[in-house]
This record gives sequence, structure tokens and C-alpha cells, in this order.
Amino acid sequence: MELQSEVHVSENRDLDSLNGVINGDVSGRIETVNGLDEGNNVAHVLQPNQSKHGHYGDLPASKISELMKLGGLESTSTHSLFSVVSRILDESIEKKDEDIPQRVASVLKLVLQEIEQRVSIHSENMRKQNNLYKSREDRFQSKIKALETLATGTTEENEVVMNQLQLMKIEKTNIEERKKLEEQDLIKLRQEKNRCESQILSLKEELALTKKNYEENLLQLEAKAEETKDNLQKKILELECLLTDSSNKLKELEDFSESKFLSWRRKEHGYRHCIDSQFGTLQELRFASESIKQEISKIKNIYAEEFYHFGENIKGLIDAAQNYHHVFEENRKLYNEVQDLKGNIRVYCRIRPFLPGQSEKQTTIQYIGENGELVVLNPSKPGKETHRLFKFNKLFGPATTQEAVFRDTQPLIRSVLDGYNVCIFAYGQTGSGKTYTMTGPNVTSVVDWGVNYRALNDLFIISQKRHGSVAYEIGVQMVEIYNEQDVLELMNIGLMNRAVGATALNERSSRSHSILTVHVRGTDLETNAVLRGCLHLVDLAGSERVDRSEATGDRLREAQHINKSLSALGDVIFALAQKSLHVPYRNSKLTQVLQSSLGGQAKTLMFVQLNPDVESYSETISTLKFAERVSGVELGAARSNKEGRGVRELMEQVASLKNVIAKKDEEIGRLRSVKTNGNGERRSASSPRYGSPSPRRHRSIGPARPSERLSGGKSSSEKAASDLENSSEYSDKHSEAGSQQSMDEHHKEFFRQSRLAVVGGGENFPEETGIKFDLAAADGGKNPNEDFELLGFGDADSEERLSDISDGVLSMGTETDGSNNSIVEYTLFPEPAKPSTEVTEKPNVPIKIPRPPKKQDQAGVHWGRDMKGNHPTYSPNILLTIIRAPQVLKNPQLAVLLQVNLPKDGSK
Ligand SMILES: Nc1ncnc2c1ncn2[C@@H]1O[C@H](COP(=O)(O)OP(=O)(O)OP(=O)(O)O)[C@@H](O)[C@H]1O
Repeated sequence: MELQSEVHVSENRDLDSLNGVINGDVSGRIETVNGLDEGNNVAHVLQPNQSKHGHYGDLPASKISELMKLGGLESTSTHSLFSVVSRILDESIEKKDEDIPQRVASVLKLVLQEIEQRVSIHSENMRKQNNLYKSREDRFQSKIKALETLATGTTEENEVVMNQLQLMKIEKTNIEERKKLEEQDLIKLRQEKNRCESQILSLKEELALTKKNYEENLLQLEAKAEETKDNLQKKILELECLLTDSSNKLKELEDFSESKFLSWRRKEHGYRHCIDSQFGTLQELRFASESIKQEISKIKNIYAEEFYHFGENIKGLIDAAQNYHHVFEENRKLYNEVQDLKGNIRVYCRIRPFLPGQSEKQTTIQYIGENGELVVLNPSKPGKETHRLFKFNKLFGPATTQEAVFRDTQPLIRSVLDGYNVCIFAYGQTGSGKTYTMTGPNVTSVVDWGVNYRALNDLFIISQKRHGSVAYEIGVQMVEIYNEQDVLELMNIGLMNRAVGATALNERSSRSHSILTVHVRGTDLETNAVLRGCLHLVDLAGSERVDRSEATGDRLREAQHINKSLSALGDVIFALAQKSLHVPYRNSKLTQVLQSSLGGQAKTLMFVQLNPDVESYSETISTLKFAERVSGVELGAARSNKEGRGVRELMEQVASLKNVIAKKDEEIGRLRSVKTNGNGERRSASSPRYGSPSPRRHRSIGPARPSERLSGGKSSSEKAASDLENSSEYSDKHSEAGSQQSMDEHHKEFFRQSRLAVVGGGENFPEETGIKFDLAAADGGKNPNEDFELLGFGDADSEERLSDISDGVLSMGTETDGSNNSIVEYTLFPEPAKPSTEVTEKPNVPIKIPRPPKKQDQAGVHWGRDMKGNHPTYSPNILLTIIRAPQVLKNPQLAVLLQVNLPKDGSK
């Protein structure tokens, strides 16, 4: 193979050189001639003349000589030379120009010489080439031979070679594949290269940019450096100046310090001298202090002895101080006793806590003292109002429990069992906690019980404890005073469900005055002495500023009435505090009801309820002022309504005498009226009954006549005495009562039943049941007197009772202010009817009244007997429930007062 390729190579080389020899010169010549066409050769030189003049013969001599000089013929190709010659000749033939110009002939000669020369050269070259070809042919022949021998002798080798060729082919394909891959790689690399190049380009751009920036920065820095350099140089100059200055100053300072040093030296000498002398003095002082110390220790001992004596004395003082507290406590007790003797109204102040949701509010209560001192301040107007101090008998803070409040009230309440009249009333603005204190927020929980429930419970328990020595009868009444004008019309509603309504100040605001009265009659089992006590527990309606409560319509009317009755209460208090001769009790029903407690010698306690809220500040202040005034009222020492048998008999005698006189008066009155008015003008004579104030009114105030009631509400002698004073009134009323028949039958029946309950209780409701019902009725616009008549109150007896306030029986409207509906009368503990002459002469009305229907339990209360016919028993805590039973009132026109007595045997 190698040999073969070698042959090929040499063969090719020889052929090339041969072609070069054959063609090279020829083509070279031709190229040279062609080049002459373009360059400075003859053809080229001649052509412009030809184109210009159309004939070579016109060639100027200068051009031809120029051609000659240039020697351009040598470099012109043979072919060109021939064409030039032939053209020249053709031209001269065309022109039939026999004479060829000299110049052209010389050119032609030259051209021909050149052509001859070349031809000879060419032929020489051809000969040489032929020789060369021959020698080469020989060599090729020998090589062919050698190759033929090789080819024949190497078939096996051929196979091997074929195999190798096959392998090589495979390898070739592999190589081709690899090549492909490599090509792909190459493409990738190229792409990479392109990318790199673009990167390089961008980098180059960046570099250029950076370079540019750098150069700019450099320029700036250089400028800055220049500037800084200038500055530094300036500074250096300045510093140099400073340096020179400071070196000057240093010099000066050195001089100065030198002089100072010298002066200090001198001073040091002086001080040394001084210290030496001081040291001497100090030594002397030391000796002196030693001696003083000794003296002090002596004095200390003396002081210690004296301190010991002081300690002893202080101990004594501490003991004295402790005793002082006891004494102070005793003083307080004594003060209270003096107050009791004076009969001052006790005032307990209670502050309610903030209600849930009010926790963030500011309080007006600044200080709550242990001994009843209270300081209030309006924090929303600091500086304007100063602190205000009030002092009361007791002060209960917001955290005080119902039990604690009652504990301080208990002694007063228990005195009812000893025959005292006691009145406890709660006063305060709406929502201040009056009902909370008097009734409690939740009557089902004993812990929440207010004073009312606790008082009843306590009285029942004590009375039971004492049952061996005293037989107690306890009665409970409840009265509501709603709007003064509507008092009786609404009592039936109020009795059951106390009127409540929402105002802006209290969600459930009591819109009426509620009075719970507990009557106690105790008979001493040894002496038979009878004592009577009466406890009024009054929950007043809230005092409020109409504008603040935002009340309108009915609420406004209520508020105005409430405020009216409360201001009437204030007037009464004020008159009492002033010890005025006239006390305006009659200005409101409330003060009339409370007259016995405010004006009589009763024990009276007022709870002043406060709302600590800042917004209630003005109400709080006015409430406290009112309370202060109340605490100054002296009612006189309370007296017990306790009478012995002798007194009782005397009273009875007086009462019977009164009764006789009353009869006489009645007769006289009747005769008079018959005489003066004839037929029916009696009515005008009766006008003073309701129109004018009665002297009886004043007589009835206070417990001055406790025995009157005791001697028997039904005693004829008492009736007589009573009627003596008011005989004309009585007779008028009596006759008037007879003429009024407007009340409907239902009312009458109801009243008959109630009358039976009162007077004939023994018949329908056995006394041992301990349950009695007192009913009073009023038909506002109709005829109260008829009610009186029906109830048996139209006689002197009832008249007497109506006017009697002092013995604990509530009486209202006996001397009216013109409203004819203000009659509330009920009798507690009526004395058993005694056979008397009066009775035979004038049969008691109730006797005429038919027995009530047997079915009396419509109200859900067994009137005397339970469903099985047994006598029911009542525990204290259901008493009020009974009172509140809604079915008790069937007719809204009726005001019902329910009385429940304990069984005599003391069982609940
Ligand atoms: N000592 C107290 N502790 C906790 N809550 C109290 C206390 N006193 C009063 N409250 C609450 O304050 C609210 C108002 O009290 P209450 O109804 O007794 O006021 P009031 O003076 O009777 O109002 P009104 O005159 O409008 O009837 C009630 O929600 C009551 O539970």
C-alpha cells in the first residue's frame, strides 16, 4: 500500500511538472499578453490609438518609442504579440496602404524577433519535456511491473488487507460517528465559543465601562487629592504656625511653672510649720476628748435610767389608750342611749357597690369611717366643691352583707316584742338599693334576704322561744301607696305585684311606696299584761330628678307624685327638727301613714341609700343633707305600749263613757238635722266631715293614747268618748252611708266576707288557725261611706279606729284633703265581741251578713283550712308569698289588706 501511494505521489508530481512545462509557459505567455491588454504592454498602448483613430498606423512615434523603451514586448504574451502583428497587417491590408510606416515596421520586427525567440525557447523546452516524460515513463513501467508482481504474490495479503480494510471501514464508521459526535461537540463548542465570545464582548463592554468609570473616578480622586493636598498644605502651614506659637507658650509656661514651683516651695515650708503646730494642738484635743468621752458615758448611764422610766410611763399610756377605745365604745353606746332617750331618728347610711358594667366609674365616696363618718367629693369637678363630711349612726360600705346590716338593725326590731313601735324606712334616689336593703335581690336565697324577711323570721323565732312566758300574736300587713290620687284604685295591683317600671336610672324601679307592717300583741302569761308593738318596714319609692330619669307620660306623673310625697316627708322632718307646733302630716298619704312613727314616741330608723356613681353626685348630696336633717329630729323617748290589768280596766271605763256620750250626741245630732233640714238637707250639714280638719287628727298623733286601742277597738265606752268629739261628723256620715247604694253586689259580698273574717273570725275561720283577713275597700269615684257601712266602719267604732294612728293600726284619710278615695282601714287583733247593751240596741252589722260561700280557696290560699279541711300552717318565709298571691285580688277596684296571724300555740 505504501508503495502504491508512493507511486501515485511521484506520478502526480511528475505530471504536474510536465503540465507546468507544457501549459505553464504558454498560459503564462497568454496571461502575459492578456495582462498587456490591461497593463502597460504593447496591445494596451496601441489600443487607445486604435479606438481613437481606428488605425495602428496612426500610432504616434512617441508611443512606439515608449513601447520600445519599456521593453514591454518581453513581458507581453506571445498570443498578444501575434494578434498585434495580425491586426497591424490586417489594417494595412484594409487600407491598401502599401507603405508600412517605419515605426510600425520596427515594431513588427521587434515583435517578430520576440516571437522567434520564444518559439526557439519553447521548442527547446518541449524537447526537454519529452525527455523528462520518457524517463518518467520508464520509471512508471518499472513501478507497474513491481506492482504487478506484488499484486499477484499477495492475494492472501489482500485478504488480510481486506479484513483490515473491513476493520478499517468499521473503524472508519466509528471514526465517522465519533466525528459526528465531535462535530456536534464542535457545534456545541462553537456555540459555547459564541456565547463566550458574546460574554467576552459584554465583559469587554463592562470592562470598558468600568474602565471609563474608573478613569472618571480616578480623575475625580485625583482632583480631590489635589484639593486635599492643597488643604493639607494649608493646614500644615497653619500647624506650623501653631507649633511655633505653642512652643513660645510652652516656654512661657515653663518660666511661669518655675516661678510657681518656687512660690509653692515657700508655701510648703510655711504649711509644714503650721502642721507641726496643729499636731501639737491635736494632741491636746485628744486628751480633752478622752475626758469628754468619759463624761458622756456617765451621762449615757443616766439617760438609760431615765429611758427606762419613760418606757414604764409609755406602757401606762398604751394601757390608757387601749382603755380609751373601750371608753370610746362605751361613750358611743351611751351616746346612742342618749339618742334613744331623746328619741332621735337613727340614720344608717348604706352605699351600694357599682353594678356589673359600672366597674370603671369614678366614685364620689372618698372615706368611710368606722364610726359613721362619710366624706364625699365630686371627682369630676375637682376644686369646685370641697370635701363634705357627714356623720351618721352607722355606715355600711359597698361590701357590707345583708346579714351585717340586719345585725345592727336587729335590737331595734326585737324591741317590737317588748311593746315598742318601730319604723324602719329606706330612703334614697332611684336605683340606690332601697329594695335591696329592705326586701333583698332574691327572696329564695336566705343569704340575700333583706331586712323585711329577716325581721319577720327573727320575730317569729323569738316569739316562739318566749312562748312559755309570753303569748304573741303576730300580724303582717302590706300597703302600697301609688300615685296619691290613685292610691286605693291601684293598691290591689300593688299589693300583689309591686308596681315596677323602668326608668333611665334603674331598670326595675319601684314606682310606689311599699309599707310592710308587722303587728305584735303579746300577753304576759303570768300577769295577763298586754303589750303591743308595731313594726313598719317602709321601702319608699326612689327619689329622682325627673330630667335625669327621662320619665314621660305615666312615668313622669309617677315621678312627680313620688317627689311630691317625698318632699312632704321632708317638710314633716323639717317641722319636727324645728320643733314646730304644726307638723304637715296631711300633705301626703305617705306622711299620714308614717305619722305614728315620725311624730309618735316610736323608735325610728332610716336607711339612707347611696349610689356611689359620680353622675349621682347631686342626688347623693341632697339625700345626705336630708338624712342629716332627719338624724337631728327628736321624737322623744320611745315608750312601750305595755299596760297592766288596772290600766286596761280604766281605759275600758273611759271608752264606755265615751260610747254613752256618743249615743247622746248621735241622738242630738239626728234631732237637729230633722229639725233644720227636714227632708234630705242633711247632706250639706255633713260637709265638714271631709272638708275641714278635725281636732281628732291631732289627738290621734303619737302614742299618747296607747291604751285606747288596748281597751278594745270595739269597746262601747271608747266609742262614746271618741264620738263625743265628732258626733256631728259621725251622724252625718252614718246617715250618708245609708243613702249610698252604688257599690255593686260583688263588692258587697266581698266586703261581707271580709267583715266576717274580721269580726266573726271565730265563725268562719277558727281563731286557732291564726289566719285572719282584713279587707278594706274603696271605690274611688263611688261611695266610700257605703263601704264603711258595709264593713261596719260607719259607726262610731270604725270612726274611732280610723282616726287612731298611735296604736299601730294604720289609718289613712280620716281627715282627707278632699280626695274621697283615700280610705284604708284595717283592724288587727280585733277584740272578741263582748256582749254589750249597745250591741243589743244596735245589732252589729256583721251579724246580719250571711256566711260567706264555703268555696273560698279560689285564690289558691286556703282561707282557714286546707284542701283536706285541716288548718294550714305557715312558715315565716311563705307569709309574704301568701300576701303576694295574685289571686287574692279578684276585683281591681278593691284594695285588699291581708293579715296573717300566727297560731296561738306558736307553731309556724
Ligand atoms: N348592697 C348592694 N349590693 C349589691 N347590689 C346592690 C346593692 N344595693 C343595690 N344593689 C343593686 O342595685 C340595683 C338597684 O337596687 P334597688 O332596685 O334595690 O334600688 P332602689 O333604690 O329600690 O330603686 P327604686 O327606687 O328605683 O326602686 C339592683 O340591681 C340591686 O340588685
